[in-house]
Amino acid sequence: MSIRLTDISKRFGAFTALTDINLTARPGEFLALLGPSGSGKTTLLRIIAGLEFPERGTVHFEGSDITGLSVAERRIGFVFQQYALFKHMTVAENIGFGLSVRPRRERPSRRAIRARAQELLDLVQLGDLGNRLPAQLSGGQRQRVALARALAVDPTLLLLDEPFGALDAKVRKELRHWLRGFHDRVGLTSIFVTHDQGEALEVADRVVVMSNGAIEQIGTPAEVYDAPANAFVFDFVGESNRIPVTAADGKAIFRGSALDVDANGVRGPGELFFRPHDARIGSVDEVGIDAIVSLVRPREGRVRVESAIDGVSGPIELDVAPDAAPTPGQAIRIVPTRARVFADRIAGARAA
Ligand SMILES: Nc1ncnc2c1ncn2[C@@H]1O[C@H](COP(=O)(O)OP(=O)(O)OP(=O)(O)O)[C@@H](O)[C@H]1O
Repeated sequence: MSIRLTDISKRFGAFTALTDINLTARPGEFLALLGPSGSGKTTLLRIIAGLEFPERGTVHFEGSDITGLSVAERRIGFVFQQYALFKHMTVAENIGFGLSVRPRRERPSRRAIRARAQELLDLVQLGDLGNRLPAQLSGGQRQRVALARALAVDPTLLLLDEPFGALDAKVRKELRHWLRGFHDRVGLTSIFVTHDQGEALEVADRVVVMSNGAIEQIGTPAEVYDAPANAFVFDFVGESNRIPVTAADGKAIFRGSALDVDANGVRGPGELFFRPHDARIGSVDEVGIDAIVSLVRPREGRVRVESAIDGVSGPIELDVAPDAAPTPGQAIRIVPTRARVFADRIAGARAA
């Protein structure tokens, strides 16, 4: 199943929730919609599901225009947080629910529904738990039941809205690996919403980064992480430091010194972005950025150094080898080894 969204725009009253969204999911692809709260991810997922309709634009499934079709007419499975399991039904009844409410002519027999529910329970590896009530399951098991319920209608497209949102970090991690394997085994096309960049980078084939109702970048995890299209993506996907600079003669200039960083076509005020592992502590005769160490703590075999630059808000973070770790209060010179300059969008907007 391929999905193509063309020029989708959506308003709620005077508020524009989505603007000119163009997006294609290829058959078998696992796409993540990633963005901060309010960026329009859920609205976009609801439009794909047929729970919401756009003012402008079209939705195509496998080449046919289904923009006007209702949710019941689209063969989609979805796991949305607000569609919790029915508390008074057993796990098996929950899974079979979608089939049991079909019009009589299309409805499988009760025995066939039970068999299908068992098959799906086995698929999500909860084979023995069909007779339990949702309250008797762990959060992760409940999510897997919700997934089994979504699959009962034989969808070719699976939509998931923050499927692991309410779970603790460890279970979340286990379940996302499991979901990725599951997606591959079953051969679905899946789109999931998350505001957790780690989750998106770890499991998706491609990541769609959204902000303010628009798409900032679509790319593989490596593309959005290593080659962010703009300052927003750099900042949102992965950890980043940002320092105001000026760009002149093709270089980033910090307080009068030209750093060894290409200006990336920017002229005038800009911001320098780099990840904590893309800088080192240089010697006094190198060109760099002077800072004072505020905190040093071990982190996954490296040492995380937090430092402050006079007049720059927020700590600047570096990852260094344990034997190169400075001490709090020490003056250091930060030399970015891999950095990007973007035009200062906020300054640009103010000027406009
Ligand atoms: N039915 C509605 N009526 C009015 N405004 C709405 C409605 N649904 C969503 N919005 C607004 O549209 C914007 C996008 O909402 P949406 O739920 O799509 O964002 P999101 O990226 O999924 O956020 P979150 O991560 O917080 O769920 C928000 O500002 C929200 O308040």
